[in-house]
Amino acid sequence: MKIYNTLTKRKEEFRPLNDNKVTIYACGPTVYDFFHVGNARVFITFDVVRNYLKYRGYEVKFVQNFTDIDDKMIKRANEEGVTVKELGDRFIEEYFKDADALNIKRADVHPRATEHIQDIIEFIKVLIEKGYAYEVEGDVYFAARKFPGYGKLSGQNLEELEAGARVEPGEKKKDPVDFALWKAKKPGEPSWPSPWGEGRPGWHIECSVMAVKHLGETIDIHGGGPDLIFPHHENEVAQSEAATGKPFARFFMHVGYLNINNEKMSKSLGNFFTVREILKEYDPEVLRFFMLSSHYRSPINFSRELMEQSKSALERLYNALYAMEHLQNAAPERPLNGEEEEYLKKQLENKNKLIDSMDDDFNTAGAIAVLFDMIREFNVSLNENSSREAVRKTKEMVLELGGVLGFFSKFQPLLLDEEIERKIKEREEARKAKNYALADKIRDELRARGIILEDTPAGVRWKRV
Ligand SMILES: Nc1ncnc2c1ncn2[C@@H]1O[C@H](COP(=O)(O)OP(=O)(O)OP(=O)(O)O)[C@@H](O)[C@H]1O
Ligand SMILES: [Zn+2]
Repeated sequence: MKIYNTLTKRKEEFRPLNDNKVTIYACGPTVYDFFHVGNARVFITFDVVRNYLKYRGYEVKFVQNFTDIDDKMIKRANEEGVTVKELGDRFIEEYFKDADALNIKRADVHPRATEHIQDIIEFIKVLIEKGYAYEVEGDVYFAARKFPGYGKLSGQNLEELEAGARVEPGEKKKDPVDFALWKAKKPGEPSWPSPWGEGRPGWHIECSVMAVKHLGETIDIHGGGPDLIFPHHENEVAQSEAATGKPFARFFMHVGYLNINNEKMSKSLGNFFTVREILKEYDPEVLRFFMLSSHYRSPINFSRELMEQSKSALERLYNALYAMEHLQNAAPERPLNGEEEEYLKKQLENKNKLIDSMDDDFNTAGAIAVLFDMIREFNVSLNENSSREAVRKTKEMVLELGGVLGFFSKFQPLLLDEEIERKIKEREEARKAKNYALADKIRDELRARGIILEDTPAGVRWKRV
């Protein structure tokens, strides 16, 4: 399987460092607000990467951190009159609500920066001892020039970096390319005691420390959004490799930008939609489908039109699944005939095509196209006279492969006619009792299971999609 590696700027054959165990660290959110659709692209991408590696038989350990202390956290906490800890607790909880809704599975570890202060201090001490870091009046900086590989991830040399670097007011670094590992306390800021006085960690050091602590000195895959290549990941590489003397991450995966009107969706530009807002209007799987319809490295433009297209495409997939479910009940139980054997062989080829797409740097767009091929093949080949087994196998294949992409979480086995009639009666009673909320709920539940109700003058009729 091949993965595009930002370190080498090409697709490379991927093999884990240790047998079939894969370690992944993805940079998580700064928890000062709800996350937006641009952030969600990163979370959904790594969810699929992880699912797929597991599907291919790897044992995956996945870590995604929460940045719960930085300038943005402090500013927002002050604005809202809460502590930084309270703000972090609140938005971590909100993160999980949205992530759960989007069917993004929990990481094996979700470390918080503030719970690793002692580890961070120890790590900085090592960097100072090894001569890579220095203290100035309570701040500690990393001396970028001391690390020979500085710039290798973002592909810049020191002159270029120097031209782009600046010393912010209040910074006491000796060289503009250096960066802070520890920041001396300013009035009104949360702080922790350290050998350099009261202060707090810089952003980059958190991730180096939490990655090494939870996954080891060399990790297989490290990733995040495109804006993290420089300086965040460049600095992580420098710190980690300077401290351990080992390669930090073997593969760097960076997701493309999610844009809106061809501009990066971002909190600072104010052109963002939170996932929370979007989920008021769309099913979470529609958002996931929209994301996975493009390759994870291509920029994508978020628009209502594309969301609508995703909605109807996803509906087509669900409808096909319900059609299979229906046929499975109707079709006769008998051994496969020759034609059906041929048909299943073709479907198996489709499955392999899907795996090839995913093996090619997680080409989810290609994988989705194959799901539609499978459905087309089913539609032209099987009918109510086909063997039940042929239908069942197709359905199971589509469910399994779609499941790897995180789809079909709402698929439920077909309701029997009696169950449907019973639910319709319950709905009628709810309507008579003017409990319209319950009546609508029952109708929606049936809809989600592929049953459409029609209120006619002669009573309620129902049909399967
Ligand atoms: N428009 C976007 N497209 C793709 N990834 C993004 C986008 N915006 C942010 N990310 C990524 O989302 C992840 C979470 O980052 P974080 O919470 O720090 O975002 P943020 O800095 O608050 O967002 P913003 O850039 O909007 O201010 C990071 O990996 C970041 O690179
Ligand atoms: Zn990070």
